[in-house]
Amino acid sequence: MPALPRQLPLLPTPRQAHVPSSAVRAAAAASRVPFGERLAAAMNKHGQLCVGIDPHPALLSSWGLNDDVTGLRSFSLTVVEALAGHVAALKPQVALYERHGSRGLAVLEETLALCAQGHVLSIADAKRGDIGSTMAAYADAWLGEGSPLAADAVTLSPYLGYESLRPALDLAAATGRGVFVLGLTSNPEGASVQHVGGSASVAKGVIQSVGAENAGALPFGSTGLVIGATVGSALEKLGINLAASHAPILAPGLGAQGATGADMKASFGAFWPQVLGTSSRDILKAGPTAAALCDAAAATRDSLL
Ligand SMILES: O=C(O)c1cc(=O)[nH]c(=O)n1[C@@H]1O[C@H](COP(=O)(O)O)[C@@H](O)[C@H]1O
Repeated sequence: MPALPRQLPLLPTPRQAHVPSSAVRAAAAASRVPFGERLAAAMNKHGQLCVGIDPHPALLSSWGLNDDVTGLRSFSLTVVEALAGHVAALKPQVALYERHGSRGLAVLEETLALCAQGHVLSIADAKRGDIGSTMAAYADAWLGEGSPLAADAVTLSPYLGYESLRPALDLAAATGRGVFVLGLTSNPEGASVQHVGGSASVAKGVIQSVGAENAGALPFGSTGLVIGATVGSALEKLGINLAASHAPILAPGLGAQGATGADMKASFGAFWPQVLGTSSRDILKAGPTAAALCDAAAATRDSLL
């Protein structure tokens, strides 16, 4: 049997992140306009579309890129450069960076920084949710001032109990950032949890809790909801009044999951002005040229008018 090496090879020294002082962080947080207001302004200017950045292996390949960190970086930066200034928000899907390990997360940091530089709102689609003490660490990562992964907003799962999200809700409020809490998701399996209780459904309870957070903010506050574009008549059947939530609604499921602008307008009815439709694969497949990405995004955005 070969002898074990006596000493483990030394790991390379990690790059030191620049962490601003607490006074600098507090000043930056206090000066930021609340996320809900920034999103309302972006929707007024650019329309009701968010484009998801989901660098799936098949998309990398169709863009002529390898399924590696170089391909991931080229894909992500191309999307931000092409679409900043043309859509209300961009939503990187964290899982598709995580699958490349720490170097993938470094690309995500760079992607979020480029969004900030290009003045386009970023929504990190991380769907975090855990017991409060762990939730505080997730909040620091995605919403904390000076965190390299901080985005303008992050998606959260309330299915460990809505109040378990408190550290993230509080930190978002303190830093002028936002969250989108899963209400009714776009996947068919979601109903087996979210619809339970009928007219007093689990989802309805979540939506009411979000409403309490936003306290009548107009047009909406910084605590958003995820309601799938594919939910059809579920809002009506469950007796859900989204207007009372005063929440921006992130609505995925447009395009690749089958929903159209017309379907969404029928499902959301009077709540439509709160809705930010989001589509990933259906727009990304138009790449790699910036012009083709812009045209695809514009066509989807116009279908939501
Ligand atoms: O939070 C989300 O964004 C989300 C919630 C939901 O209910 N359904 C849903 O599809 N998503 C995300 O939205 C994106 C949809 O991608 P496309 O189906 O390619 O448009 C994926 O990144 C999903 O993880």
